[in-house]
Amino acid sequence: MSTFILRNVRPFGGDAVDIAVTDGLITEIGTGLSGEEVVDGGGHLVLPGLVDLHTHLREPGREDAETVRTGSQAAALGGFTCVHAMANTDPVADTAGVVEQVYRLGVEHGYCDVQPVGAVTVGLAGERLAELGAMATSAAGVRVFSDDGKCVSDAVLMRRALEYVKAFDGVIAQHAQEPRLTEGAQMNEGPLSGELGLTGWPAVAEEAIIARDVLLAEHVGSRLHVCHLSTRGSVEIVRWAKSRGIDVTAEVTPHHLLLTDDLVRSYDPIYKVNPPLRSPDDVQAVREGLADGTIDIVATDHAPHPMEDKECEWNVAAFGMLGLETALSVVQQTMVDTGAIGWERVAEAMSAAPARIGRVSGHGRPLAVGEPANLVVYDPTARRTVEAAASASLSRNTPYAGLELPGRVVATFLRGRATVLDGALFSEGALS
Ligand SMILES: NC(=O)N[C@@H](CC(=O)O)C(=O)O
Ligand SMILES: [Zn+2]
Ligand SMILES: [Zn+2]
Repeated sequence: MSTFILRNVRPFGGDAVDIAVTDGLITEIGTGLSGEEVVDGGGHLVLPGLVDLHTHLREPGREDAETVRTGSQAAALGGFTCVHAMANTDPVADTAGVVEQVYRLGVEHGYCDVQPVGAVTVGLAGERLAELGAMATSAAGVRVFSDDGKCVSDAVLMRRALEYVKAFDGVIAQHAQEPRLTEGAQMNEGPLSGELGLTGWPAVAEEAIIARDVLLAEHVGSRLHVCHLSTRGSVEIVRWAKSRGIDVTAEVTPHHLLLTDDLVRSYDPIYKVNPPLRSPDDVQAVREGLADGTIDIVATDHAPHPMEDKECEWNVAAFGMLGLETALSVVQQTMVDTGAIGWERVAEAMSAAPARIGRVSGHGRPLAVGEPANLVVYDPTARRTVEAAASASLSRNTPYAGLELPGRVVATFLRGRATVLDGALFSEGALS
């Protein structure tokens, strides 16, 4: 591969520089650089390629909703160079065979690195541990284990899983939902669930599991990650756990940073998600938690569902919403444009920290000479109206359709190769 120059870009929004890339690595950062090929960065912001710790790609099993190919295309368009593919596929990613299959599909398509998440329990059934060690030592090198979609509610199993993954520096990513407290739950429990006649999903069902799990993680000296934290109480528990030195990390989704349960008044299942959209006070709390570092990362929980599973009556509709192509814009709107955080913190929360938690090397690295050229060029001054039909995803369940959001991903580079240029998918091909 020859050298190319990404000209006139602003690392983290600072002064404009040129970035020279050779053989997939950053070889020089400076001004007035020259090379055989030049890509004009237009004076836009440049950040390290984004890393998603929580994506649903639906392959194998639900290729009508998403495939590794279409999901990783959506990821590239959103500025991601690495995504973690959740295990709730069909078959479940609970063996070395399935995680290797997903991993290879990612390599084959080449839009971003796909790092499979392994299931904690066989078939996500919550009864016995899956082959965690075999997945860890497989070609996929799994480090993140989760029954996401379901909670590992059995305290003994959760304890054993936390103990087991210590041997290979793994982490258990918990979908914190006490099952008995959320039987039939449809939306956030509060005055509105009563008014709308929908079964409530109380904050305590999330908080009780997080409280239990941080204590279990402390007891066995292991690493816990809390998926899609959504309530003020959850933020407070994680803050307390960190102050005690417990090895816990937490994520918030873009939709929990922006949207509130008031949207459920429409009875439009586009707003049906797990955990549910919460109150304005919860939204305030998760924004504060992300700003002060209690919440480590933003993860999309991109959850594609086909039309027939979303365009139906609220009670029977599937939980979940798309997120990859809009994540950076929603974070800009809720956190950067409000003055809560700067672009350095965005890069930490959407690239460096998720890469560290997932133990992926080669992503989430600083913009520095010798590092892999995983980059996203982003224009925060652009505005766009979200069009569901324009998504690269096979599904259309974005809650932002028709909404104007700030920012636009101009280009994404995976090890120096453009996956997105001028805001459109660039090329397909196996990784070199
Ligand atoms: N978030 C959701 O509402 N749905 C996810 C599962 C999950 O993340 O719990 C899905 O797989 O559709
Ligand atoms: Zn979940
Ligand atoms: Zn999920």
